[in-house]
Amino acid sequence: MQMTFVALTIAGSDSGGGAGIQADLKTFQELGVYGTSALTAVTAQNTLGVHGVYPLKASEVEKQICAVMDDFPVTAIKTGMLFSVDIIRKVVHTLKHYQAQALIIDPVMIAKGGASLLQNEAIQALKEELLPLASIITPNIPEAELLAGMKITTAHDIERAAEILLETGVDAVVMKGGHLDNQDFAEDLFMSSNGRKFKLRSERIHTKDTHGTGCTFSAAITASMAKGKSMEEAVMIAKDYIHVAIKEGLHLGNGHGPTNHWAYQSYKGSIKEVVLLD
Ligand SMILES: Nc1ncnc2c1ncn2[C@@H]1O[C@H](COP(=O)(O)OP(=O)(O)O)[C@@H](O)[C@H]1O
Ligand SMILES: Cc1ncc(COP(=O)(O)OP(=O)(O)O)c(N)n1
Repeated sequence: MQMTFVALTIAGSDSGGGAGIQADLKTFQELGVYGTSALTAVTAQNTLGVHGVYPLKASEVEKQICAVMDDFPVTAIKTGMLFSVDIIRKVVHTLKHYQAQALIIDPVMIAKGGASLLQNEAIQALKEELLPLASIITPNIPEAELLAGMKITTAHDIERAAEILLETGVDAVVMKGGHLDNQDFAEDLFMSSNGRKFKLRSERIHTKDTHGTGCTFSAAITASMAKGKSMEEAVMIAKDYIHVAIKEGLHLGNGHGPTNHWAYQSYKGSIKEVVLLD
């Protein structure tokens, strides 16, 4: 009998379906993993922006996590939008109880349109209480700046910020390069506490349809880790997955459209635009 792998995402809902819980579940499904979820907040959102944020009570988030963890053989957990100190503390408490095999933290803070998805006072709790539990964290550049407490402009800054983040106790950091001002490449840096370091470079796709790229990338890492892949393999697969999802964009909506979550399975060419740089 074929084994069914299960992942859990703890994140916010994006009514437009490009980011958040919806992106995570689509990505899990496409990578052959059964997806479960615990909602932290509902957002009224489309490709033009976030029009409303409605957080759940921390106890309601806890109930969902327990309902999933008490019944399903979850092998990897991802967190996305956590919104408040209360929710972060409850998630930390609950995750410590269940001792996740693999925990992937996407430290979601601000949506591309500028809407706040994490309250300012929650940044410290995220850093000090949640990050130490993580297998991998996947900050984009603005998130890494806030967490590491430094401005990032050069390749040296990126490495220094990754080193600072490793000091929080995480096993590995992926510094996502989507926000860097490089017209040719989108380059991510992987660094782990056991000294492994590499970059994944892909051709930069010139499109406005990049809504949910971060959620989709970290969900792809989570799916592979749920299947038992190493952190390094999972990150490489995720880079291929997000590259193809952006490249084969669906061009939906009037703003920043979603990526194409189903492109990876049917992509016929080899994904040679993504290269590993040691
Ligand atoms: N225009 C692009 N072309 C190719 N890859 C991209 C592009 N924008 C982002 N990526 C990739 O998508 C992933 C998510 O990165 P990023 O956009 O920085 O995250 P976030 O959505 O959290 O801000 C990374 O692997 C990054 O390199
Ligand atoms: C509900 C929800 N969660 C997370 C995000 C942020 O998603 P991200 O992948 O960082 O993409 P952008 O919003 O920056 O395009 C979100 N928007 N909504």
